[in-house]
Amino acid sequence: MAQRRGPGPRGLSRETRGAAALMLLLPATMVHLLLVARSGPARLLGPPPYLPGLEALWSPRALLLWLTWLGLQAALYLLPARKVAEGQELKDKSTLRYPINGFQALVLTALLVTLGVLAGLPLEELAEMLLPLAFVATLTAFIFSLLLYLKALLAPTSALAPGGNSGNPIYDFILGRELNPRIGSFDFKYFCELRPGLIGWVLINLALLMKEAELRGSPSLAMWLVNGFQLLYVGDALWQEEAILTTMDITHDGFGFMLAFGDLAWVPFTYSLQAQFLLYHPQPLGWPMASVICLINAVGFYIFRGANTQKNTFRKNPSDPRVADLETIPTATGRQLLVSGWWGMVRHPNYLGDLIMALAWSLPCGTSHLLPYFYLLYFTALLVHREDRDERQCLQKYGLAWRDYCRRVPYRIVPYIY
Ligand SMILES: NC(=O)C1=CN([C@@H]2O[C@H](COP(=O)(O)OP(=O)(O)OC[C@H]3O[C@@H](n4cnc5c(N)ncnc54)[C@H](OP(=O)(O)O)[C@@H]3O)[C@@H](O)[C@H]2O)C=CC1
Ligand SMILES: CC(C)CCC[C@@H](C)[C@H]1CC=C2C3=C(CC[C@@]21C)[C@@]1(C)CC[C@H](O)C(C)(C)[C@@H]1CC3
Repeated sequence: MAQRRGPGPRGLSRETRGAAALMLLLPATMVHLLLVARSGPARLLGPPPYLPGLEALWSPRALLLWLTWLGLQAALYLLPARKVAEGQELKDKSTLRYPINGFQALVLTALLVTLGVLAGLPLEELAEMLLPLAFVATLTAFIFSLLLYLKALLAPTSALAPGGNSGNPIYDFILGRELNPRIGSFDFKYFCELRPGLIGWVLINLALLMKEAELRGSPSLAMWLVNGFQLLYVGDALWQEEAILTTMDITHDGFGFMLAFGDLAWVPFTYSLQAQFLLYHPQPLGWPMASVICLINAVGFYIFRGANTQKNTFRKNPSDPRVADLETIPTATGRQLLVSGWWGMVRHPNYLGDLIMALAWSLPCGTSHLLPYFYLLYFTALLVHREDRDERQCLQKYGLAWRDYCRRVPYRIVPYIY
C-alpha cells in the first residue's frame, strides 16, 4: 500500500491516480486468476479464456452464502473469549481491547462444517461458485469501505490513521481514514483481517480437495500438501492472534477499500490459487520430492514463527528470560532494537520465513506452469514494498539508532543477497 500524500497542485496526484487504478486492477487480476486457473493452458500472462458476463458473476445464491458466512464469523467473534488483550497505546493515550477467540472460531467452524458435510452439505460445490462468490465479496468490500468512509467523516481527528486525512477523498477512501473503526466493542479491521477471509481460504481449499476426490476418487498428494501447509499457516495466525495487534495493519494503516478488499476477497480467492490450479491440472508428485517440499515448508515456518515470537516476546517484556540475553541497541524513545538472534541475521527475518513457505506452497504444483507461482511473485513485491515503508517509519521513529541497526545488520530480507 502506498504512502499517503495529499493532492498535488493540479487535481489528482500521481499517487492518487495510481491508487485509483489499483482499485480496478486488483479485482480484475483476481477474476483473471480465477478464470485462468480452470482453463486448459493456465497461462498467467496470457489473455483470460473468456470475458465473464454479469450472469457468470452475479448469483443470488452466492450472495446468500457469503452473507451467511460473514454472519457466522461475526457471531463466533462475539462469543466469550479465553482472553481479552490490550492493543498498543493510541494517540489519545487510550488503549483498545480485543477478544482473543480466533482459534476457537476456526475450531467451531470446522465442527459446524464437519456436521454439515456428514448431514449431506455439498461443500465441493463451492469449487464451481468461486467466481460469483469472489464478485459478491468484492462488492461487499466496496460498499463496506464506502460506509466506513462516511462513518469516519464523523470521527474525531484523534481516531484517524496517520495520514488518513489527506483531504483527497479518493485517496482516503482507498487507504482508509479511521484507524480502528468500531461499533461498540466490535472492531471491523481486526475482525476482517483474521476471520472471514483467512478461515474462508482454508474452507475453499477443503472444498477443492473434496471436489478432486469426487472427480478422481481421492485427493492427490500435491493437494494434501497445499491444504496442509496453508491450514498450518492460518491455524498459526489464529493461535497467535494477539501478535497481530503489533503489526502495521492494526497500529498504523487505516481501514479502507485496499485492506477490506484484501481481507475479504483477495486472500480467500487468490491465496487458494494453488489448490484451484491442482483441481484442473493434476500434478504427479512422489514421496521423495514431497518430503523435500515438507522440509522447505518446515524451515520457512521455523524462521517465520521464531522471528515473530522473538520480537513479540521482546516487545511485551524485554526481561523475559527467552530474550533477555539478546544484544540490543537503545533508542531515544526508550524502546530497544534487537540486534542479535533472528533480528541480527537480517532486518526482516519474518518476511524471509514467509517467502520460503510461499515457495513450498507452489512447488507441489510442479514447474510446468507459472500460474501457481503467482503468490510467490506477488508476495515478494508486497513484502519488498512493505519493508521499504516500515524502514522509513522506523527511521522517523528511531533516527540514529535505526541507522546504527542498518549498519550492523546490512541485509534486509535475504542474507548476503538483499
Ligand atoms: N501472508 C500475507 O499476505 C502477509 C503476511 N505478512 C506477515 O505478517 C507479519 C507481520 O509483518 P509486518 O506487520 O509487516 O511487520 P513486522 O512484524 O516485521 O513489524 C515491523 C516492526 O517491528 C519492529 N522492529 C523492527 N525491527 C526490530 C528489531 N530489530 N528489534 C525489535 N523490533 C523491531 C518495528 O516496530 P516497533 O519498534 O514499533 O515495535 C517495526 O515497525 C510478518 O511475518 C509478515 O511476513 C505481512 C503481510 C502480508
Ligand atoms: C489487495 C492488496 C494487493 C494487498 C492487501 C494486503 C493484504 C491481503 C495483507 C496485508 C497484511 C496482511 C496480513 C495477513 C494476511 C494478508 C494481509 C491482510 C496475515 C493475517 C496472514 C497470516 C499471518 O500469520 C499474519 C502475520 C497474521 C498476517 C498479518 C498481515
